[in-house]
Amino acid sequence: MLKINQDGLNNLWPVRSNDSHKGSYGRILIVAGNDQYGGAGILSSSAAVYAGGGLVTLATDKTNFTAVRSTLAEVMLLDFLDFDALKAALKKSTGVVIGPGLGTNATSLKILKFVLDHVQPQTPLVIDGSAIDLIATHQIQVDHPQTIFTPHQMEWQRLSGIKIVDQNPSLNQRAVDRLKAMVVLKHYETEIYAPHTDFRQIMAGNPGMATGGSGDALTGVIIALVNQVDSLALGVTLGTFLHSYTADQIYQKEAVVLPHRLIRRLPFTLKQLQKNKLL
Ligand SMILES: NC(=O)C1=CN([C@@H]2O[C@H](COP(=O)(O)OP(=O)(O)OC[C@H]3O[C@@H](n4cnc5c(N)ncnc54)[C@H](OP(=O)(O)O)[C@@H]3O)[C@@H](O)[C@H]2O)[C@@H](O)CC1
Ligand SMILES: Nc1ncnc2c1ncn2[C@@H]1O[C@H](COP(=O)(O)OP(=O)(O)O)[C@@H](O)[C@H]1O
Ligand SMILES: [Mg+2]
Repeated sequence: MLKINQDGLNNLWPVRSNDSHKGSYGRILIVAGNDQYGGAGILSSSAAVYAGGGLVTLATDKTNFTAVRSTLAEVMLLDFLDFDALKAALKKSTGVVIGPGLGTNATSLKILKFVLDHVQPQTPLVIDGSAIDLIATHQIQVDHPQTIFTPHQMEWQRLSGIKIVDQNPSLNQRAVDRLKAMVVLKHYETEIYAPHTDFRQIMAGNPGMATGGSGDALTGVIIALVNQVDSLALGVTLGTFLHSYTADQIYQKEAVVLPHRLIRRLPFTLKQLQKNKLL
């Protein structure tokens, strides 16, 4: 097991070059938020924007459009039932998130299957929340080579078949090898697994994060960081650490880490972590 702390990541934070432009930091598509869980789409897409994603599009239920526009002018919008537009967006995306607040009904399943069928093979794909539940329930085989699952313990139980009480690194690793995908297993000191590789443990995070929406925000942070470095494993590690580290800063002064406050703080902590690199 490799413990991940601030010192270990010091030289690895992405720094923007003078001749870069928005396209240099990813075309990110977030497919999230049905009519009940619109907030999940807002949290995921705003986290992607605040963590430095270059161009972020949210494909969501149409009922969420006004709320998204009034909270987050930087995000572009798509109706997640407009499959022509979704197909075009998937074609040009350099990072995709599917699942936060997607729901688990027949429409949610149709959208998930469409995304799995049309995402480009080279594009990193974060699968979270409802999408994990749908994959487990309907026993969907995910063959996408650049997949990152981000389950909490119950979602991991559904996906892997390992009961929460039985979850341990050796059983988790075996399930990850079978899945052939990265897994960010979320809890206190979150673990990051990749097939046939020693797992990493994030030495940051706190119980102030135990509030609805923290994991939705994580998906956006991960996909944004994956779009700012060359390696998938490094991007996932940096994103997961940045999320928990930012939460720890807030928790020093506030008893609850509200996800939207964590998100607003991301550019500040990212700058702090970059500065260590430049020292
Ligand atoms: N603002 C929004 O729009 C929000 C939208 N959201 C979206 O809602 C969708 C459903 O996601 P979900 O996580 O709320 O529900 P589900 O997958 O059924 O899990 C809960 C069950 O698992 C159990 N459990 C055991 N261990 C656990 C653990 N470590 N962490 C968590 N749970 C654990 C837990 O046990 P209990 O609480 O009963 O003790 C309970 O029985 C999903 O798409 C998500 O993105 C949310 O993000 C909220 C904000
Ligand atoms: N007690 C805790 N200590 C540290 N981190 C926690 C704790 N409880 C929750 N978290 C973090 O909060 C997030 C919760 O994710 P998730 O359950 O998917 O939330 P949601 O679906 O409501 O957005 C994860 O990043 C997890 O690591
Ligand atoms: Mg979640």
